[in-house]
Amino acid sequence: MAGNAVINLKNVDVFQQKHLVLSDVNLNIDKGEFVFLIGQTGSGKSSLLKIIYGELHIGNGEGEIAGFDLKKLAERDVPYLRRKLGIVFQDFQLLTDRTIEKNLDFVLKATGWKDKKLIEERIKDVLEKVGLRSKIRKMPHELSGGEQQRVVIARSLLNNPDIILADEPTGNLDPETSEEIVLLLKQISQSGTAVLMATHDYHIIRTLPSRIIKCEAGIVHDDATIN
Ligand SMILES: Nc1ncnc2c1ncn2[C@@H]1O[C@H](COP(=O)(O)OP(=O)(O)OP(=O)(O)O)[C@@H](O)[C@H]1O
Repeated sequence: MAGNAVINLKNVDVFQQKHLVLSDVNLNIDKGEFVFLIGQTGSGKSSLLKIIYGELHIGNGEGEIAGFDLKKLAERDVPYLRRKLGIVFQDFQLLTDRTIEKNLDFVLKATGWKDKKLIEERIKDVLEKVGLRSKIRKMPHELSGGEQQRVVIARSLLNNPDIILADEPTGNLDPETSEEIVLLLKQISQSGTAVLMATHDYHIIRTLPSRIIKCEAGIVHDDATIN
């Protein structure tokens, strides 16, 4: 992989079924970078994220994500690629029938963690990072929307990912809480995890000026600006 890149796409065509959504995508994102992904509804943001997390296969071109060659990625490799990725989506997707601790425990066990002590420590550690150590025994419904989204971010950090992919992570939150969530993601990027965040929220982008990638008319534009 070139230099510090954790996402490297070269001349990639992105298809949904037979429909070419994005053509000739060239994208390089380094370790620790924080990048916004913008574009109108239907412009291909989610499709691009799906290429990165191995949900869609690349047609033409080459891609390397966190050391995985997308051309050679077999179905059985996808879970290993996903462990290098933290995925944060708009709907919180916490398991509603168990505590925050059990939600995190579930993910660790599903990804091969066995040692009880290490599991406990890791859970405390990620909750500390998102400022929710004291909520460990709460049920999801006892938390506010912003707190639930923080738990989702904590969950995404469990396996120490190279990249966090966030698709509209503030879509259900009020402006102030949205800003807190994005600040948290920015802070996480500063400790070395790249963050690629799809958003329609220009207010947030203005508050936290960062590199912007834009999907428009089938093309991905790098270093885009907003009005
Ligand atoms: N599963 C699918 N099968 C066929 N076409 C799809 C599928 N998913 C998305 N598309 C099409 O691919 C194009 C890009 O969709 P995509 O979801 O990537 O856009 P988006 O920029 O993420 O939109 P939004 O902001 O609404 O989430 C659209 O034309 C959409 O209709």
